[in-house]
Order: sequence, then structure tokens, then C-alpha cells
Amino acid sequence: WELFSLPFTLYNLYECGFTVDLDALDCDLARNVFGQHLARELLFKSVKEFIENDNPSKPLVLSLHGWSGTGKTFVSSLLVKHLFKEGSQSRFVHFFSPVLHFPRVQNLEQYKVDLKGWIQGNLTTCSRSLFVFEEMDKMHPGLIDAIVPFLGSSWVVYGSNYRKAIFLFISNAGGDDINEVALDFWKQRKDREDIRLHHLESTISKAVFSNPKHGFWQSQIINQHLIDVILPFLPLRPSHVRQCVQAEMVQQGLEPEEELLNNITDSIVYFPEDEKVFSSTGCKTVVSRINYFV
Ligand SMILES: Nc1ncnc2c1ncn2[C@@H]1O[C@H](COP(=O)(O)OP(=O)(O)OP(=O)(O)O)[C@@H](O)[C@H]1O
Repeated sequence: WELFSLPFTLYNLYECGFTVDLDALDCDLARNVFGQHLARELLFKSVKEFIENDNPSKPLVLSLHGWSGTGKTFVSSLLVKHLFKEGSQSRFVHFFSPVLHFPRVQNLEQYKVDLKGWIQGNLTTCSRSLFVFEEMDKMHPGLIDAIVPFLGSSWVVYGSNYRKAIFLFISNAGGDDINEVALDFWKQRKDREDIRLHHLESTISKAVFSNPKHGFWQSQIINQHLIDVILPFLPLRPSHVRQCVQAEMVQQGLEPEEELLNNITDSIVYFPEDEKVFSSTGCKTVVSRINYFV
């Protein structure tokens, strides 16, 4: 009855608090994520296709790459916010940090058992679970392969369609290469928005392949092509940093006066040293700079 009056893209699936509002996600990404046309487009397209498919053939697996402070964690949190009623507080959203959860290399075998059991248990409770693996470049190589069976199309978890799960992998791997491509575009006076996935995909993959310290080193996740989409995060320009400063000030109820905005934006370190094209820390230090200046 009233369901028919719901907008087309609003899905109240009542599965584990899974309450998707794709329009709101699209709007939030467009309004609040600065300078990341590619990651935004790819994320929205892949999530939309996945959610609208009632019977996906495998879970959605996304790998987010880029320099520090460019918005990888921020974008993940927006996704979580618009997929789950309780956002990151939902008990069906799980965050893993190597430093926090898997600190000791000598416990690797136990971590593998724990991780596999943890994922399987949570998928049995809720097929719509979302798992975020942070700092993949700090994860002990070999550990993540414990979850390979859940990422493909052949695993069966009794009573649960595990293929509806979403996995996000976040890392800085490939950040240098992404920065290089973005800098080349800038030097050639090409439009940043013309940077497409094909300019970056193979360099990011190579950066991951060639790093023996990365969690994906010689991983079956790579060899079996289980990652659906790579999301590259570009280095941020001073104008993007300015937008971050402005947004943060508004959020804090502060008046974003022109002079203050300029001073805070100019106080950030940019690279290359001479041209000052991109922020060395993205928008990561914006909050502390505002505290310092205000
Ligand atoms: N592209 C962006 N658009 C808007 N805000 C951003 C963007 N990038 C970063 N920010 C702001 O900076 C903060 C830090 O960014 P975030 O934690 O997402 O960086 P990250 O890419 O995950 O970095 P790291 O690799 O160091 O974890 C965010 O909470 C957000 O407020």
C-alpha cells in the first residue's frame, strides 16, 4: 500500500536494519566529497547495480586506494550511513584494523581461524553485513586469504545468502602512482575530471602486486580477480582543501570568513614544493588547523 508511494530508489528491505536511500547517498557524495569525481562515480554505480540486483552472483568487493586524507574513510562512512539505519553503530557493520585486531605476526594462524569464523558467523546472522578492512597495507600478508571463500560465488553459508554482503578494502597502496598521474594531467593542462579508471587501474594493481608488505601480497583475492571495482582517490588541490575547511567550519557552527579560510588553506603543506599543486595530507589536518587558527 504505502510502499508504492515510496520513491523508486528508497529500499526498506528490513534486513538487519538495511535501509538504503540511494538518492541520499548520491546527494551526499556530490555535495560533501570534494575532488573525487572518479571514486564517487564508481562507488555509486557499483553500489546501485549491486543493491538493485535481488540475486547477486557474488558479494560486492571494493578496494579503495589513495594518498592519506583524500577521503577513503570518509566516503566509506557515507556509504555505511546510507545503507544502514543505525549507520556505523549498526551491529551489522564491522571494521577491522590490522594494528588493532591483528597486531602480532606470531598469532597469524590463530587470526586466520578467528577471522574466518567471525565473517562466517556474521554472515549467518545477517547476509547484508558490511565489512571494512582498513589499512590493508599494514595487514600481515596471507591473513586476508582466510576470507577468500566468502568473496567468490561458490561458498554456501547455511540459511544465509552471503552473496548480498559488501566488503571494502582501504589502503594507501598506489597513492604515489595516482599522484603521479594527477600531476601529469596538471602539467599537461588537462582537465582533472578527464582522469578515468583506465589511466590508473593497472598502476594501482602493480603497486599492490609489488609490495611484499601489503595484505594483498600474493593473495588469492587478486589472483582470482575477486575485487569488483578499484576506487582511486586523487590528491586534493588547494581549492578542495578550502572546501574542506569551509565545510568543517560550518559543521562546527563557525563563520567561514574569507580571510580565515585563506589563512587556514595556505597553512597546509603542498607538493611539489615549487608548484604547490596538491595537499600532502589531503584534508586530514583541517580540523586541527581550524582549532589552531580560531
Ligand atoms: N575528498 C574529500 N572531501 C571532503 N572531505 C574530505 C575529503 N578527504 C578528506 N576529507 C576530510 O578529511 C577527513 C580525513 O579524511 P579520511 O579519513 O577520509 O582520509 P583517508 O583517505 O581515509 O586517509 P588515511 O589513508 O590516512 O586513512 C575526513 O573525515 C573528512 O572530513
